[in-house]
Amino acid sequence: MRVVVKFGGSSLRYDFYDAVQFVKMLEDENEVAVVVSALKGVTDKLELLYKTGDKKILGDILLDYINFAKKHGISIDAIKLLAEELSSALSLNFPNDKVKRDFLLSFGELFSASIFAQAIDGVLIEPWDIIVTDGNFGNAEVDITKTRNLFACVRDLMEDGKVPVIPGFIGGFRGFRTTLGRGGSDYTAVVAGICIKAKAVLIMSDVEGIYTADPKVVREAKPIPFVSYDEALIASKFGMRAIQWKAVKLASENEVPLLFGKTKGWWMGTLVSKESSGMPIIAYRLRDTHGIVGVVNAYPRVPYERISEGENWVAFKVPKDETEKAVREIHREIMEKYLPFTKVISVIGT
Ligand SMILES: Nc1ncnc2c1ncn2[C@@H]1O[C@H](COP(=O)(O)OP(=O)(O)O)[C@@H](O)[C@H]1O
Ligand SMILES: N[C@@H](CC(=O)OP(=O)(O)O)C(=O)O
Repeated sequence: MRVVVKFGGSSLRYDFYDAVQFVKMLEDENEVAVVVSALKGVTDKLELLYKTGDKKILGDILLDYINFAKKHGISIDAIKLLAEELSSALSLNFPNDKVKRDFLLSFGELFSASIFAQAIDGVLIEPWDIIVTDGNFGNAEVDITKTRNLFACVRDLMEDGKVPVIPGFIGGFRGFRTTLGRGGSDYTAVVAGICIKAKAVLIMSDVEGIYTADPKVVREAKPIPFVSYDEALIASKFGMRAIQWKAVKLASENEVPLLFGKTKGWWMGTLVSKESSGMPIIAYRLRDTHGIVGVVNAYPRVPYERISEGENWVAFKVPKDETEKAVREIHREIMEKYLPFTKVISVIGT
């Protein structure tokens, strides 16, 4: 079976050993392509480097990756080469600032992929050569038809028993590197899934799946076994961090199943496909002056202004500094009604 497995920035930073072992285990009986993000926090630092040009930030990023590689017994030679390239890019002339920004931001994923490829004895892929995007720097869209053709080299590698390691978040437009929007490694993983005809795309993170709300904000949040593409798309558009919305949209259009899991302990918790458990999902996003809380699969009675609604969702406007409190309140209100219902289902199921 062919699969893509994507590791987010938190998994790489905190659960690197589990990530490497997971790929080795999968490799035994499957053809695997790996997609990796930058170490958690690095893309924000690269953004700051782009804004300030402060070489001290470059030093911080480099030290972060060097310490990380050393901790895992990996040679730092490739990192040093990449760091030299990044350093000289600071004084290079680019056609405009957006092009420069994307070039600089691409280095987080490159450092990670170089380290991961060494750890699993895989093959590092240069994504700007094969992932063709439009010229919307900072939030580019992938041209799947062109990309699928160029992915022939990745498919060949896999047929030869090798594991391609693709830096997420990066594409190419007319010889320049583009980035695919924040959280864009998920999008890369789905693109790769389509182009290698994967049976599933595994999204590995620090939680085992999609929950009824961000488990870091709502302690009582429950994992959801089956989430439909439509539910995942609405929740991600409302700001659910578990996956980038462009990735869900592409997966839905191409019917690529997404399997969510926790890297530590290899715990798989949610399948995103056409099936749904019908459970609610609450997501939120902060705006300049207020917060927006989106609720999928439930219509709670709460004292907040309803600003929009659709067939299976509703959105509330809440005071900005009370957003997380509002999320907890809405979750409590929904689950009090919802939980008795799930108990009935589980009794019927026994
Ligand atoms: N409904 C939800 N279900 C699961 N995780 C969620 C949800 N809403 C927000 N999250 C957050 O998304 C995080 C994973 O996204 P992110 O931090 O970008 O991880 P990664 O480093 O794996 O890319 C989780 O740790 C969790 O706090
Ligand atoms: N590193 C990029 C891309 C990404 O997808 O990261 P993560 O998988 O850690 O959310 C970002 O921070 O936006």
